[in-house]
Amino acid sequence: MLLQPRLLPRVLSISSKPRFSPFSAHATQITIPLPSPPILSPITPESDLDPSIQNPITLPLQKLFVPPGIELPGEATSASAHTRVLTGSNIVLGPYAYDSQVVNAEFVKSSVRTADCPSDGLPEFALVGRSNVGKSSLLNSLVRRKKLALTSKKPGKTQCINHFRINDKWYLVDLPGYGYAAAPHESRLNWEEFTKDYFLKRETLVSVFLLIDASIPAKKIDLDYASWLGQNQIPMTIIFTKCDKRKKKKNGGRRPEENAETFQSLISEFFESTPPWIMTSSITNMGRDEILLHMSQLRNYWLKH
Ligand SMILES: Nc1nc2c(ncn2[C@@H]2O[C@H](COP(=O)(O)OP(=O)(O)OP(=O)(O)O)[C@@H](O)[C@H]2O)c(=O)[nH]1
Ligand SMILES: [Mg+2]
Repeated sequence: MLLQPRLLPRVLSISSKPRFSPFSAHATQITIPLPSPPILSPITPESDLDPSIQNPITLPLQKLFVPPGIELPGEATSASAHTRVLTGSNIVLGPYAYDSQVVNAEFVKSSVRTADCPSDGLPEFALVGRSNVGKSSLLNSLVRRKKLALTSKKPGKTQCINHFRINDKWYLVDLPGYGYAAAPHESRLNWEEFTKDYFLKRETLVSVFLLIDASIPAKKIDLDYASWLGQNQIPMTIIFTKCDKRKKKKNGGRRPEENAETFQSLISEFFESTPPWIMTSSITNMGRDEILLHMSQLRNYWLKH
């Protein structure tokens, strides 16, 4: 397959608007930046935002995701007290994390082809995942609206590429789910065609958010999907959904944290460095502020580079 120039690694330097890639940077040795004073000053209005930020760090350094815009000071090997990690995630908060609040959100259009998507050049994030994993519910949780995106207990509710404009500045994109067993063979193939075309061609796609149901064990189709995104160097964040669902241990159920950990270790071979991940629930709104802060730092970096 021919890769679009913008998706090739930056070292080839033919990319028109290079996306930040979580797969290329700091591959084998993650060294944590040691900016001082604290990373959040002075450009971060949300710096007092607190519950979203955890300190001190509880994850091994090599499992953290270091966002764009942080200078790595050579051989530094340890995190400082100033390194801030978003709660329930492996994401270090950097200097581009600002302007994360959603003030207004509106549905703009449904498209069935990449070419039909909005052409105003605003940056966007796409929510993708198995049917019923909770993409539309997460979108509603992020914008604090109950029914902006339509949800359903029945898989297959979302059928098009749906653009929602946030604060007139950026888009959240709700996509149809994959892996819906009851869907006709032909429509499953179409799904592959049009969403993969969207991922490969959409110039303004800052990052894909791959939703994984943490209330159940890893599914092959999700692993395949993560692998495809990795191979195609499409920036990706893993959103573990339904973390409010806790199966009883005595029934053989595993906790969301355990399922998430297994999923991460299964996909680790697809990526040079650990992709960012966040634990969420659209019922309790766990992870909502964290996702918005993470999106803001990816988006603000993208806009300035
Ligand atoms: N317990 C729990 N249920 C959730 C959560 N998120 C979504 N659900 C439920 O899961 C079902 C599917 O949610 P949707 O948001 O429609 O899923 P989707 O991924 O958009 O589905 P498709 O559009 O069919 O691909 C609904 O019954 C939701 O109420 C969550 O965080 N926790
Ligand atoms: Mg949906």
